[in-house]
Amino acid sequence: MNSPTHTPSSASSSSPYMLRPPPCLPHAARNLKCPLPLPQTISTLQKKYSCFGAHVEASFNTNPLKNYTSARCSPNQFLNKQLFTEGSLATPTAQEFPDAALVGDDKIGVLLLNLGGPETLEDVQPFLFNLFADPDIIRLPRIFSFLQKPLAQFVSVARAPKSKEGYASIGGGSPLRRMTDAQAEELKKSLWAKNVPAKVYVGMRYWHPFTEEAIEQIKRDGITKLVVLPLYPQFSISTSGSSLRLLESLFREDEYLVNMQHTVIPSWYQREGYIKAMANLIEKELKSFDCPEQVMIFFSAHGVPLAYVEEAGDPYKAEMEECVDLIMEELETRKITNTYTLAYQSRVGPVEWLRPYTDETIIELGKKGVKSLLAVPISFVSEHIETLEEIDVEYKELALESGIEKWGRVPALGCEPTFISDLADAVIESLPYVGAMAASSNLEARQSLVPLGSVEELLAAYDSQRRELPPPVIVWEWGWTKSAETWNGRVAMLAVLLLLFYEVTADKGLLHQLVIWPSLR
Ligand SMILES: C=CC1=C(C)c2cc3[nH]c(cc4nc(cc5[nH]c(cc1n2)c(C)c5CCC(=O)O)C(CCC(=O)O)=C4C)c(C)c3C=C
Ligand SMILES: [Fe+2]
Repeated sequence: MNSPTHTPSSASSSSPYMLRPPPCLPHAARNLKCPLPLPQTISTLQKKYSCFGAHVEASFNTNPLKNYTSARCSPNQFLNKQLFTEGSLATPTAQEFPDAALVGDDKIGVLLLNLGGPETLEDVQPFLFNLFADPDIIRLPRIFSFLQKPLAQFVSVARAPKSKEGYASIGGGSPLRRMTDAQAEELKKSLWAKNVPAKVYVGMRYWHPFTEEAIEQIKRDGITKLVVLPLYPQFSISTSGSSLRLLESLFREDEYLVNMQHTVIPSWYQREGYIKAMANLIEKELKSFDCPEQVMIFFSAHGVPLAYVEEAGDPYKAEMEECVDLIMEELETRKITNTYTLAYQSRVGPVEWLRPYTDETIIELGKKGVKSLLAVPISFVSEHIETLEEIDVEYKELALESGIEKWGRVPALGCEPTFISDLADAVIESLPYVGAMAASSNLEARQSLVPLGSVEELLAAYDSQRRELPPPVIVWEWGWTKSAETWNGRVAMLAVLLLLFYEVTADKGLLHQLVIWPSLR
């Protein structure tokens, strides 16, 4: 793709953004004074705009599946000029700004969103409680929503022993916090090296440091412009969507946050740097096999319940497939034309999840005579329990039992320099589009030049109705066939709900007797 350029003009001094923002969504596009087309196909448009005297040339990627338009630009030059030529700052260095991420009058923050994981075995049950108490993980019918927490308590207590075993086998806790902190530190360094002195925060959804803690720190630091960057390459309602929902509620409740300008990078699997970094890892790992060209590349993504995609419109599957295609295209340019496949792992409970399943696919490949597999975890950028235990131990064992002789696994991206540098570029490219939350009372914000209410709009685009979905998690399973399991699970789910309903209303019952539930008396 050509690298478009922005040519700032004198119009910039009063308005920080000369580029009419190609925002995330059609809604915002409608507000643009320089009209942006919304083509019906995935495409890249090279466009020249003349806005408020500023001549802008940018390329816009539009993806009808995601219903948003994103811009690729070469903003470094643009930003440096924009942000640093007004006399207030001249290309600062880390030493010059030890404590503040200042650009002009703005303090820039980047909020990395991630899942979080238990750091000790004692953390496992409360971590699971937080996860199952999330309506984006277990979505109960609205009339049962008051049962969300009791159900989360029940399910987390029931699942904890199995989960604990897993965490015990990888050293007694998740490496996620350590790895995400390291990524935050490297991202900060990369941003500063690119002349964007930003502070980087980590906000986890289900464990420390919680998103709420990060937000408090952001307020204490007086951040005025925030880029929200979920650390999931592909968007899912259950991951990035859930974190954005939480942010939405925090933003709504707080006057400081309502007025803080922000933008969200909802997914970034299609970025060149990320694709190249993944291809680098695969290329390197292939070389460890005796006959690299005979190895099947096995992309294994974390699954989501099928209903998320088919009923709630989760773009996760489409993004995942596109991501795999892009990586394979990149490998092809390097003359690597191995066979490949994509499957989904880590399903929980008896409902249907995205297919094909990783375990079933491994068995089938073994039957078909595949002898060498290279597993590529694709939905997450850190090592975690599902790479270290599920892939490295369970799937490897299954593969060897199924007749596969050679097994390899690509490491998670972690702090790989191409990847971190690309994340920094993604942040920088998003800065011109940092907008203000659309609050009905915030007239000034609504009239500002930049797109408004990004978190809100993204949620509206991806999961507007928040439809009820079959809960993905159940505490027990029985039955011999998948379909029987599904129905058994649904019946069991209903039974659990009725049981909990009885416990809550009667303040007595099985859970009270087992002292899992505190009596109100
Ligand atoms: C893109 C990644 C992920 C998606 C999509 C996702 C959906 C999803 N997960 C569960 C249930 C559990 N997930 C658990 C751990 C876990 N999940 C992800 C990523 C995605 N989840 C990660 C990286 C981790 C591991 C964190 C760590 O500690 O290292 C767990 C706990 C572990 C276990 O008991 O197996 C559960 C449970 C559901 C139901 C779901 C979609 C609805
Ligand atoms: Fe998960």
